[in-house]
Amino acid sequence: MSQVRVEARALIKRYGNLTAVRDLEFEIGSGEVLGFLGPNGAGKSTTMKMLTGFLAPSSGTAIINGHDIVEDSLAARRCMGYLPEGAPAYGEMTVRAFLEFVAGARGYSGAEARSRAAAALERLNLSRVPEQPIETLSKGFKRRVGLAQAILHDPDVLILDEPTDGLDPNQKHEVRTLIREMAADKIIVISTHILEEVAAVCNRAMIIADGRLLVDDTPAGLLKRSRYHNAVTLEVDQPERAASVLSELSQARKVEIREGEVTVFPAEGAELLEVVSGVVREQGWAVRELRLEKGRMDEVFRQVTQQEVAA
Ligand SMILES: Nc1ncnc2c1ncn2[C@@H]1O[C@H](COP(=O)(O)OP(=O)(O)OP(=O)(O)O)[C@@H](O)[C@H]1O
Repeated sequence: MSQVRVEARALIKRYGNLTAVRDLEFEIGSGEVLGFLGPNGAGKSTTMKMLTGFLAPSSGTAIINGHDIVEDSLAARRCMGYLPEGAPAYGEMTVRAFLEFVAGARGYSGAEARSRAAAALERLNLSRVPEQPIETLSKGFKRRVGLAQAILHDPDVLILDEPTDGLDPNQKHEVRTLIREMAADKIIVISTHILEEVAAVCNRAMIIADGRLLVDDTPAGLLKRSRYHNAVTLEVDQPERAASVLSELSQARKVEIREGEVTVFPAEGAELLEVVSGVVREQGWAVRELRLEKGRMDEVFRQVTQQEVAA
């Protein structure tokens, strides 16, 4: 099977005087689940709409499996499934009628259209509500109908704008599992405000702010940028005393107390876990929790996006 590819080439979108997306360039290959992160108004949805051909770029283009989204939109759109923001249109249609209608629009007819719709219903756990009008469904179910129409034709490329928005924790878990199951031979691009979602489902992450690509890395790579990466945090009875002892360690660059927890930051290249555990044993401290920090995604996000605001 040939490799699936998506390329954004110098994508720019202007709305009047506002430049929402500034010269975005990237390539994505099959097996990649790419998370778009960014503050409100960063340009995530606008980028997704351009990739899927729903919005014409002001300049630049995207190439989907060799098809130019501007020049050869139909062929490019055929290999893609798209979950836009919000609820599906056609609220008065029942779930089944809507999915059969989408199957028809995707070129299937008769028994094949019905079986595609039925399979998508099943996959998204919609079998309890097939005859219910979409507008009468809860937000979470509407989102699942949107996902069902996006995957109905088993596209090579899935572009999902906040796929777990409005879902309860069980539904979020189901959708993340579904994304992981589908990921192996596809390209999946998701946008999200939920930073843990990136670690849970993505193997690549881009942080976008003010229409610019600021970071393109793996989730683990993002965590390495956190000042908490490889720090050791402990919850201990007398935090001030513990902090004072720990700050004497040659392996410690800095010690902080925050909300009753003591965090020791490593000196360049130092490994702290063993050393700090040793001190705890020596001193006989009552420790409720001691953990090695992987890094904090929310802190990296703030660091990256606020630098941009300050620049
Ligand atoms: N149709 C439009 N006309 C004018 N401005 C628009 C339009 N659509 C989006 N914008 C503006 O473009 C910028 C980028 O919007 P976009 O929706 O792409 O951001 P986003 O990163 O998806 O935000 P959110 O996380 O809030 O969904 C914002 O400033 C927004 O107000």
